[in-house]
Amino acid sequence: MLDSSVRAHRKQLAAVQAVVSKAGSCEEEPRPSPPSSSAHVALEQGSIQTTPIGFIISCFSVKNGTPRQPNICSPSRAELRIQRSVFNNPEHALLGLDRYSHVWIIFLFHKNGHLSYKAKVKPPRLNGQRVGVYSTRSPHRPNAVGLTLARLDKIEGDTLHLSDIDMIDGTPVLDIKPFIPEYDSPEVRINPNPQPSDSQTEPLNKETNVLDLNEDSDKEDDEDRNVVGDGRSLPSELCRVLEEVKTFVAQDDMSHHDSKCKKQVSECKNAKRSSRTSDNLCYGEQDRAAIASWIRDPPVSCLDVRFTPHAEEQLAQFLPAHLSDGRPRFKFLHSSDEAVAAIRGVLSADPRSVYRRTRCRDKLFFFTIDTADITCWFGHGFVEVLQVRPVGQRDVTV
Ligand SMILES: C[S@@+](CC[C@H](N)C(=O)[O-])C[C@H]1O[C@@H](n2cnc3c(N)ncnc32)[C@H](O)[C@@H]1O
Repeated sequence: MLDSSVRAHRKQLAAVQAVVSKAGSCEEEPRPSPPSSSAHVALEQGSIQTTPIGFIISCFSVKNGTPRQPNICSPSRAELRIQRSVFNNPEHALLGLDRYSHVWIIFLFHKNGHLSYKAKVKPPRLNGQRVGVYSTRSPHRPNAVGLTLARLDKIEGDTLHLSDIDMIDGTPVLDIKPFIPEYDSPEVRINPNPQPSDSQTEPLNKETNVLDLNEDSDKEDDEDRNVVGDGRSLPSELCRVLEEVKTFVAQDDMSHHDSKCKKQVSECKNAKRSSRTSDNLCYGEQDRAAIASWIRDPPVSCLDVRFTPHAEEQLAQFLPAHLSDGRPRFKFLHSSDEAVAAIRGVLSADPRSVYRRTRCRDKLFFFTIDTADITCWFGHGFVEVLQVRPVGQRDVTV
């Protein structure tokens, strides 16, 4: 019964499409290729001229002391303003992004200092051991492209407010994409319907009642859709019928597709189970993403972070951004407690390079967070904050 009804609708669809193709099409026609330009050729060859869509305004001004990954220091904040030279109305480009809690930020390591790169690198967490550059997140790589999963706190007009970041001030941003666990996380991809107790997807839904269908569809505004190739409007009744029929057929296709997909996923899972051995998995079971063991168990240990009473007093002097009474003010951090948490996050992960760790063990370590210059020193298994001064007022004789 269902099959014959679908067949009838398909016939109707074909008939409507035949009419439409005479008048033009409801779908946007692929545009003819423009005459070959050098930019076009460059794109085809994979060597494009990039244009930053904006620049990061970050609470970290220099590389030293900037978290190595975004999860190290959650109060790390930044703003990203979309350039009007890229979009006349940046707000339009951001429409709908506020439904997501996290975004991928694709950026350039513009302060690498040099453009050289090596096939093998020594990640600081591996304390001098070499691994292939592509098994790391090293900034020194052939195209100097960085990828950070940031928390999207809010969008105000043309500006994104981000936290959990590891980018320095002035970082040129090439692209933003929403983080979609169903696409981006193997765990969720394999197990798309986790139990309610599964905490991974629950907090990510900013609007749990919104069904995110057609993520990739290129549908434009209604007025765009109902326009034929040469710009003439289609009779609205014809378009309505066509849409109805398409929806019906798509729904039916979707339910077939859905069950086919589920079957494929389960076959794929089983195939993976039988092909993977514990030898090539460093972590986790079959449904979990495998990662190199040194990511979770690095040969360098976490450090205990201490503050001298003097440093604590200095830090307590700082006011949050919205207050002002002549004392130093933070721009991004909301309180001195948050500053303590941020400093702890940065330092406990031992931000020193391997060279510094081994060759300059006794030297003072300086870094900047928000509007505070921090001075500290490292001992065995701990790091102590000695001084917290407003930017530019550091006393280097501590
Ligand atoms: C190890 S990278 C990881 C970045 C990103 N999460 C990734 O995986 O591509 C993070 C480090 O890059 C450095 N960094 C951040 N922004 C930079 C920039 N614009 N230019 C050069 N280095 C930068 C900082 O020292 C930071 O600790």
